[in-house]
Amino acid sequence: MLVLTQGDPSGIGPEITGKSWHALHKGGPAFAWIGDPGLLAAHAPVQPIHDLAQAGAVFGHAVPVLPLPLVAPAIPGKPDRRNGPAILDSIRMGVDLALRGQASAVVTNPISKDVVQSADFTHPGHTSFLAELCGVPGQDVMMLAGPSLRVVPVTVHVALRKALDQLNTELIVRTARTVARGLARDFGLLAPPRLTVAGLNPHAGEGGLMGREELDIIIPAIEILRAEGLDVTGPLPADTLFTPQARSRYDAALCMYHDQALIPIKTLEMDEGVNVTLGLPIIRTSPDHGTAFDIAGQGKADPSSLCAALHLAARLADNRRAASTAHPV
Ligand SMILES: NC(=O)C1=CN([C@@H]2O[C@H](COP(=O)(O)OP(=O)(O)OC[C@H]3O[C@@H](n4cnc5c(N)ncnc54)[C@H](O)[C@@H]3O)[C@@H](O)[C@H]2O)C=CC1
Ligand SMILES: NCC(=O)COP(=O)(O)O
Repeated sequence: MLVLTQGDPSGIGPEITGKSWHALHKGGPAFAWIGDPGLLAAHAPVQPIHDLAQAGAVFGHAVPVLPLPLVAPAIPGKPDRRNGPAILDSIRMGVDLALRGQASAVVTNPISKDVVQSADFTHPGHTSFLAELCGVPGQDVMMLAGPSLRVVPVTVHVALRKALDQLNTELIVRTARTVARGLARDFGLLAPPRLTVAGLNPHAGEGGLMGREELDIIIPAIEILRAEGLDVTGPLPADTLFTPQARSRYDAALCMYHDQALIPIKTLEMDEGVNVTLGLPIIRTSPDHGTAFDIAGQGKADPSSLCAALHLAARLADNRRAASTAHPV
C-alpha cells in the first residue's frame, strides 16, 4: 500500500489526489492519503481509517484517509503558514509507515518550501528532510525521471552562486554512485547503467578557455568513477545533451545545477515526469510540478504527473523488494 501526503492544502494537491483516485481506483496502484478528510471530500469519496492495514479494502470505493486535521481553513491559492506543522506531520507519518514496512512507498504532494519554513524547519524541500527522517542525512539524491530522460541535479536548492561553490569532485562521485545503484536496484536496469556528466561552462569549458571547473572538478570525478568500473561519459556540453540522439546514449544525466537538469525534463515531459529521491532506505516519489497556487481550486489541474508518481513508486518498491530477496543484505 502506497501512502500519499497531503502537501500544501491550498495548492492543487487535493484536486490531483481526487482525480488520481478516480483514474486508479479500479486498477491501482492503491494509496492511502494522510491528511484532512474534509479537504479531499470535495474531490473524491473518502473514508477515514485508523490503521493502514484497512486501506486495501477501502480503496475500490473511497480514498482511505489517515486523518490529520488542519488548524486553519485551506483557501485555494492562499497558503497559510499555520498549516505548516500539519503539512510536515503528514510527511513524517508517511516516512514512519514506510520505515516500519507498513507502507511500500511514500508519494508526496507538492509543498511550498517557503510556507513550511520556521525556526525548527529549514530544509529547502522534501528531499533533505526525508534523508534526515530516515537517519541518512546528506545521502539523498534528487532524480527527475520521465519516459525518455532521467536527470540528476548534483547541486539542488541553492542560489546559483552558492551552487558553484558547492560543486566538488567528491559530491559528483558520491551522487553518481547513488544514481548507478538506484538505476540497477530500484529501476531494475539489467545492463550496467550508462551515466553522463554535463559540463558546467559553455562548451564544457572549451579546454579551460571558458572556465576550469571541467578540468579541475568534473574530469577528476569521471576518472574516479571509471576506475570503479562505472560507465560514465562526459563532461559534455549541456546545450546538446538533451537532443533525442544524445538522450538515447545514456540512462541518466548528472547536471551541475538545478535548472540545468529541470528545464529539459519539464520542457520535454512535464506531464509524465516524476521526482524520485535516491539514497534512502525507503522509496519516495512525487509529481515533478509544484503547488500551482495560480490555478488551485479552479478544476484545471492535470493529475498525470501524480498518477505517474504513484505508478513509479509501486514499480520501484516491487523492484527493490525483488532485489532484496535475490541479494539479502
Ligand atoms: N515536490 C514539490 O513539493 C515541489 C514544490 N514546488 C513548489 O511549488 C511552488 C510553486 O512553484 P512554481 O515554480 O510556480 O511551479 P509550479 O509547478 O507549481 O507551477 C508552474 C506552472 O505550471 C502550472 N502547473 C503546475 N502543475 C500543474 C498541473 N498539475 N496541472 C496544470 N498546470 C500545472 C502552474 O499552474 C504554473 O502555471 C513553490 O513554492 C515551489 O517551491 C515546486 C516543485 C516541486
Ligand atoms: N525542483 C524540485 C522540487 O522543488 C522538489 O523538491 P523536493 O521537495 O522534492 O525536495
